[in-house]
Amino acid sequence: MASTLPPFPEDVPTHPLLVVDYELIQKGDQQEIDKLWEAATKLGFWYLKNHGVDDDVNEMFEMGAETMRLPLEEKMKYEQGDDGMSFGYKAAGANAVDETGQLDTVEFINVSKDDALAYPQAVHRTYPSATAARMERTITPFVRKSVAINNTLMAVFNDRLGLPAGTLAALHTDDAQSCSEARCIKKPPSRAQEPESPDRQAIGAHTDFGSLSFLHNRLGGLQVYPPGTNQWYYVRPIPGHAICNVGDALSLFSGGLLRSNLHRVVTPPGAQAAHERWSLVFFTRPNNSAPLRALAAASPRVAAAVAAAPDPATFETGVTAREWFARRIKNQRIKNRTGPETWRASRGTEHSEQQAPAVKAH
Ligand SMILES: O=C(O)CCC(=O)C(=O)O
Ligand SMILES: [Fe+2]
Repeated sequence: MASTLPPFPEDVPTHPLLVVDYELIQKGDQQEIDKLWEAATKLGFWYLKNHGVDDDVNEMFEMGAETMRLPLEEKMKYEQGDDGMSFGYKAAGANAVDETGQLDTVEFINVSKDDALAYPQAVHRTYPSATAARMERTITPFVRKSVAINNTLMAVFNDRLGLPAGTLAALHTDDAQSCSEARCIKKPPSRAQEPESPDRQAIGAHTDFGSLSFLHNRLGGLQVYPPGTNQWYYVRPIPGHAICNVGDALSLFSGGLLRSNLHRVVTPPGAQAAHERWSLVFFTRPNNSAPLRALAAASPRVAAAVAAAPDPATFETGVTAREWFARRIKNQRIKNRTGPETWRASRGTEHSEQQAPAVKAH
């Protein structure tokens, strides 16, 4: 697949990410841990190499293609619905991408971690035939490996945040239900007869809802809005390099020390626009019942960060991880839209002062 795709263009604004070597992180290499910490606190995005899941990722893309080839009517039987559940199928155009209610252009299949690990038992729901057929062979192994990688990174953050050993791990366990999921995303090509504008949002500007995201893409289109800038920059896809980022939940737990950065997906740049774009994410999210608040009582470092924040109250959300997630999912759904207030009600940590200009720009 990759060999037939046009290269990522050289003439578009691109933001470099630090490259973290997963093998060195596993060995406890101090320099690599410092690099991971720098990436997670300054931008909240980094490349991860030597993660060992490339073959699983290719198989997940096959699973995604098999699923998306099913008739729309069949896929719609497994639709995620309008009540704030994410698991299942999402059709293109089911979500807004901004406050004007412009529609998204991607379809995706979300498979719950709990369902993948308990298969053939359905913890949350069942899936389209082509998805279910790949569960044991493809999805469950990918989910297990992704969970292990995100847990390893989380243990580094736990330590650097000065939290007692196992604090973050206890909020992200396999025996409690969560909104953790694997997502395979397809964006159709921009057609020559009706070319999309290069900044048409396929997925609207957002911060991720959970703790850690482990992303794999082949074509450009992902953009970040780096702190201290006032424009969007592409993230260049690099073969064998996953893109990792911090989400709202981990940012809140850390009192804002770890950064959940704004990002979006637009039309792939240049000649890449004419191609189907596939991406795959594993999202680690906290246990459903975890209260979403800074872990200040467990760490003086987190407590100091909260005390120094312009508005310490933002770190006391008053809701559980599940409630945070359901609110965001539900208010993105175009069927639930009453006006710009619905989009605003879907926002997470984007409202923080640094990120506000980007939200206004789009
Ligand atoms: O497709 C991508 O490159 C990013 C997807 C993304 O940001 C998401 O699904 O949250
Ligand atoms: Fe995202």
